[in-house]
Amino acid sequence: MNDEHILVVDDEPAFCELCKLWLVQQGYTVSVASDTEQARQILVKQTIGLILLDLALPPSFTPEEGLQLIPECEAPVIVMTGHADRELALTAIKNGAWDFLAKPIDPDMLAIVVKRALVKHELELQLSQLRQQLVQDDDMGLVGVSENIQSTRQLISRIAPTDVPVLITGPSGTGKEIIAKAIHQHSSRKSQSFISVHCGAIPADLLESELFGYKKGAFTGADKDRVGLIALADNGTLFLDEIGEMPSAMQVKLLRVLQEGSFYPVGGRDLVKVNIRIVSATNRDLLGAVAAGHFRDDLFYRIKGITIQTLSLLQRKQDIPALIQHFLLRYNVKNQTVITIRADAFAWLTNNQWKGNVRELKNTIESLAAIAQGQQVTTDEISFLFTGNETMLVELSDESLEQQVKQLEIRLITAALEQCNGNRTHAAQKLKLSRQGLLKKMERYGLNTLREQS
Ligand SMILES: Nc1ncnc2c1ncn2[C@@H]1O[C@H](COP(=O)(O)OP(=O)(O)OP(=O)(O)O)[C@@H](O)[C@H]1O
Repeated sequence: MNDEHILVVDDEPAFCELCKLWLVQQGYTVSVASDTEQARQILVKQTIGLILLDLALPPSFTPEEGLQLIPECEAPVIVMTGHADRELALTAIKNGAWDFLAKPIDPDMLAIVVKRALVKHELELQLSQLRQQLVQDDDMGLVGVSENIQSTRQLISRIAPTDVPVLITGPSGTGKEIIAKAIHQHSSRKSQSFISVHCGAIPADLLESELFGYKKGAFTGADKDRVGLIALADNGTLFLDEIGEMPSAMQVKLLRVLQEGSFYPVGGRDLVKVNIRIVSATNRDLLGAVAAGHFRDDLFYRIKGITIQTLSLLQRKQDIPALIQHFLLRYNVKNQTVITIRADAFAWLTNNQWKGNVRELKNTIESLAAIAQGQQVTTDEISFLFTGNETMLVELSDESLEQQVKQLEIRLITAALEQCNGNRTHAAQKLKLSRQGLLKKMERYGLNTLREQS
């Protein structure tokens, strides 16, 4: 059922009536205007979803009559004309028309063009609303509805304005860096730098000079002074990602900076004072590392401050639909597309076990949207990405579960009977049923006409 209201603007009453008939058959409500003045009056009074506009209208009967109306219309305009005139079509499109239909109008073509324009217009409206929502929502960049995400947001808004150190723990890809950035963004330090250091990715012998900087001549290759990451984070936030990977020698040096608020660059004699807020993250069991002697306990208690624990997606499956929508929206906004995800594909994505957590989900949505070629993501695209994966794609049908189970039982019973040449005792054995149980099912499903072969 189409519930849109369409306005047909044409000076030929017979054509208007015919067009109205075709559109009403498609389920639309239709109003008719014979000139632009009448059209304007209807547009003021009614909410019109689409306008079919003839260009050569009274009083002048020149195309300019219709062309002038196009920019005044909020709803999509499809221009119809007796002349399949390319120039006129281009002028109409330049004036803001959505599409062009040459008379005589083919009713099937009309139905397709109208439907396409309405769907596209609806999607554009949704997209602009979502764009606005993206700007307005202060979800701190942390999408999700779960208890864990909600309490994390609350905690961030309480602790961000303070200088308390924060330790974020949780599995890889669960948003630890986003949380660190949100803390910085909601603090009074937000206009200063947020410096991220991946402690595990920088070789141990380089970490010291990276963090503290160095003076010219401090070591071979130090041909000029270099400011370190700690100094760059002065008055801002230093995010120590994968802090559990920090070599023990560096742990001592970092502890000193945190305790004294100052340090010497490598090869330097002048003390550099800094005012930094420390946010650290790890996916390791840091307390366990302390107990095992791999991580200094004094540093641990210095950086621990307040601990935020992120959860794997498996532990908060209710966040998955919102995350899917969010990543798809971001993709659409960035690429100027209106890609959607079909319900069965959405269900599959929601139920999948995302072992790589939000990072994997995000990458998957972006890849699916890219291979959907501007259309809809279906289970085909999913199969394409997940080939070789033992995951089973289930096609959801409109029928009830009971009905589908019944059909599957019928198929299996028929197949077993065929394989056993209709011998019910053998078929029952194959299906691990009693003969009596099989006969009952056959009766229920009307299969008892299947003959037993001698
Ligand atoms: N709640 C969320 N809302 C929106 N995007 C998220 C959320 N959680 C994670 N992401 C996105 O998922 C990706 C991985 O997140 P992030 O890098 O913050 O994880 P991480 O826990 O720091 O991972 P790692 O331990 O591997 O460094 C990023 O692109 C991030 O934008």
